[in-house]
Amino acid sequence: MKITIVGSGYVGLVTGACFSEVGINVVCVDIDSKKIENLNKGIIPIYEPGLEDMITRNMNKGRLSFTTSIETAVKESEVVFISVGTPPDEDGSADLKYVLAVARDCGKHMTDYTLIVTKSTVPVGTSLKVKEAVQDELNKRNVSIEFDVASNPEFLKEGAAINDFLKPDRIVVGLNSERAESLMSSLYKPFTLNGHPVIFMDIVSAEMTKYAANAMLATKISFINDIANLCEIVGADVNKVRKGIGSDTRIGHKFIYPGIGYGGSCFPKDVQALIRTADENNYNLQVLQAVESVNKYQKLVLFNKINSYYNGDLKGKTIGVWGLSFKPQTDDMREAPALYIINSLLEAGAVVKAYDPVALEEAKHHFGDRITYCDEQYETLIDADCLAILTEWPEFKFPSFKIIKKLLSKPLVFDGRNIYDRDEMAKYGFEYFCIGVRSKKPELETLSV
Ligand SMILES: NC(=O)C1=CN([C@@H]2O[C@H](COP(=O)(O)OP(=O)(O)OC[C@H]3O[C@@H](n4cnc5c(N)ncnc54)[C@H](O)[C@@H]3O)[C@@H](O)[C@H]2O)C=CC1
Ligand SMILES: O=C(O)[C@H]1O[C@H](OP(=O)(O)OP(=O)(O)OC[C@H]2O[C@@H](n3ccc(=O)[nH]c3=O)[C@H](O)[C@@H]2O)[C@H](O)[C@@H](O)[C@@H]1O
Repeated sequence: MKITIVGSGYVGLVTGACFSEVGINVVCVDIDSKKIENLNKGIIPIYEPGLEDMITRNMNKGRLSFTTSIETAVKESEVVFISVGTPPDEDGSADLKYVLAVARDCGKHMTDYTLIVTKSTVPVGTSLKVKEAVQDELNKRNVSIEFDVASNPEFLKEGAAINDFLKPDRIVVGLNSERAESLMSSLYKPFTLNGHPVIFMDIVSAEMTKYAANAMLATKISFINDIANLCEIVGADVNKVRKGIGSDTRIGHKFIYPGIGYGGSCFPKDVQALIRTADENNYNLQVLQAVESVNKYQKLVLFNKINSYYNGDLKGKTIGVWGLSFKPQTDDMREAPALYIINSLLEAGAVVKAYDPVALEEAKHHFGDRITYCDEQYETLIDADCLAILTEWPEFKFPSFKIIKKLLSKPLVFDGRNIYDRDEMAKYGFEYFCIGVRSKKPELETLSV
């Protein structure tokens, strides 16, 4: 079987690479000709562990190719996946112009039965719009060609995308025809054979499942952040509370790590889009509104701690920042808490020296020459007044506290990801502030670090 993936971004590339890895012939399409030119040279536009190797391997085997010509790709394929962006519109709803443009392209170029599958995250009812757009183009051509639409939302996480795609907890497929079900079943056979279930349902439910899943995960994060803030006020330790509640299998340990709010290209936009869908249907999604407002507050919690430490006077203070991406193992900075925190620090007159293992180039698009970029983590601390940790990259978890102490003007750490232990930091002689745990005075007789 030959399939086409339209949109060669995070989702399109991973989908294309993984389908080709399990033996399917895949052609990936994008309108960005520079991106396709680079991909054909083996240059991958994003940082995603394992992706480059997988793409090169499958290109060499002749199972994976890249093109800007949607026409040829659609003509040759029985299944076309749409995986273009669905960014938020001005009112928070998902902007469907890219998805519908691809649907129209399918209608313009298909010559035989085609199954058009929406993999992009799209609001309930979009598949109907996709169907109408395809049919409209067929009508313009005055041809009658059979086609089906299906919804196959993607649940991968950036940074762990390949593993998530190849070993999913479940694959959700919404459709309304037997032919489509048979095609999707054979496409996902290599996955079901390995014990990863496909859950078939109607299209509307599949579209809703994607938003409900992201909304549930965002809710867990805002819930623990809200509890963390209360823990700090009443003197509880959220790290212990997290373990305490996570051990209840009904709650689970995942996605209850407190921090500086959820970022990325999906949770913020999908929570907003679901609230908009409810609004449009005269329903008030109260829980999700609270999830959003807690997250907005949380993105500035660490800045507020730094600002109040210096009594609201950050002018001339130099802050060494470790971590810029919205989470580890990615260079993606879309909606990263670092954007909000660093902009607030700069507005307050502070100087920022930042390091990230892979997101420095991306950061330059956001901050230009307003901050200093360092090639190495300890360089950020030279002449700095404190260290702020904004992303929990593994290399930050076991640093040399001796070097940190030596370089900073005083041993002062603001940790937005709770990667260190408060009591140990006090023993090492650090003033240490994190999320959801009261700070403790550094001990005078400090342990050597
Ligand atoms: N990034 C992620 O981790 C996940 C994203 N999603 C959803 O998947 C969708 C895609 O997201 P990303 O891959 O992050 O987007 P992206 O922005 O990285 O990639 C989208 C690609 O589509 C291309 N494109 C736009 N219009 C096109 C057209 N008419 N023809 C061909 N190519 C076109 C763009 O040039 C771009 O390369 C979104 O709906 C997103 O919500 C779902 C799960 C995970
Ligand atoms: O729809 C999407 O695009 C994807 O969105 C998220 O994936 P992603 O945004 O890549 O990253 P996550 O690992 O979910 O992290 C999102 C944000 O939540 C934060 N987070 C996560 C977990 C946690 O316990 N605490 C916490 O603050 C992270 O730091 C990050 O800023 C979902 O996890 C994926 O299932 C989904 O497919």
